[in-house]
Amino acid sequence: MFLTLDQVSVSYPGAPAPAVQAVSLQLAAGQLGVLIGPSGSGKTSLLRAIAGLEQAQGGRISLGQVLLDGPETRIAAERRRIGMVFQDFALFPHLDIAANIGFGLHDASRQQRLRRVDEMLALVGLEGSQEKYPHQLSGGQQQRVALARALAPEPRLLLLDEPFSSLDIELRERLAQDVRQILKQAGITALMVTHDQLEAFAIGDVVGVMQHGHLEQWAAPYDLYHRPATRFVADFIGHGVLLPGRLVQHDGRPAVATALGDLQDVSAAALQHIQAHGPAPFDVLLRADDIVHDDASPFKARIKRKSFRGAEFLYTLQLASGQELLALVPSHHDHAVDEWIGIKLDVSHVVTFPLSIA
Ligand SMILES: Nc1ncnc2c1ncn2[C@@H]1O[C@H](COP(=O)(O)OP(=O)(O)OP(=O)(O)O)[C@@H](O)[C@H]1O
Repeated sequence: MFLTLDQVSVSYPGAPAPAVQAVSLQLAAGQLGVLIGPSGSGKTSLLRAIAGLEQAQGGRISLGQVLLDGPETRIAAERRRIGMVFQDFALFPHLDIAANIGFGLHDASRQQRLRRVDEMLALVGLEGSQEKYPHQLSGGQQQRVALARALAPEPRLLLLDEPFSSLDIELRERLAQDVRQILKQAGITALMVTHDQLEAFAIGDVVGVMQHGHLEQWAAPYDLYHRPATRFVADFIGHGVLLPGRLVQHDGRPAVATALGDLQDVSAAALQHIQAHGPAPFDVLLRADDIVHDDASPFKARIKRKSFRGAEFLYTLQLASGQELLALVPSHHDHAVDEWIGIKLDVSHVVTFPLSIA
């Protein structure tokens, strides 16, 4: 692994609890990692510890074969060869784009510097912008220049802290895709912080969810969505509700009984997880895409709210018991609020949690 964090903790003087608590994660060379989590969960503090701007009070941080931070070692921030892009991405307004990008290339000759600036502008798709000034570029273009500036000195690792948060939503979505492509093309290993789940999924090979300084899960986006490790992750990532379930036998095979029928394809791993809860009932996670509209189904739900999302409607449904559910339904099925529709389950991964003791 290229970047390795082993039990890293960060505390601020006088704070009641550590901002980062025993976080371990790994990134392979060339991988893009993303940290998401609520405000104050410790994402920025972790990034700053990796950069060397904050001292880790416990644990180890290694990059390649080099121990950056450990019990007896501490390499200064400026010697870590780590690039950073922050949310305000302040470019120097009085310097042209070439000078902005070449700013960190202290040891290069003028010719090397110009060549590197050209390469970086080509990488971010802004060829020919050398002599422009930041105010002549759009927000998205300025952010690309900030990326080019961070990549120019060939950092071993790039850290990005909410790099798109000052841009409007449409631009953010487009730029997220572009940035992933640029970073992959540059072969750089990067770790980014964002608030935005879609952005995390668009960019990350691996995504981590933080809460109260803990890393709750560090996994591929698909696994995070379909196999959330904790209730918090299940709730934080995507639309989901929890429905009571219990283990039953269906034609001699284990199944999970719910108010919407039995789930029959229970994997061995899910079964093991359920059995570890003991014989008690448990909660089953149902995502909006696990619930399918089917007029022939005996299970009916009332449409409580609906929101149009282009290709789909996100319906908030209510069962006769009062239990609410979410369902994504193709938008050619346009039903009215208060209408009762047939629904059935189409769950590919059964995810369960022990009942919480309220
Ligand atoms: N310099 C500091 N001194 C004292 N406490 C700090 C400092 N920086 C952050 N904290 C505290 O550490 C905790 C984690 O903050 P951090 O900024 O790392 O979270 P975050 O997840 O990045 O939040 P956000 O998404 O709002 O940026 C918070 O409780 C915060 O108040």
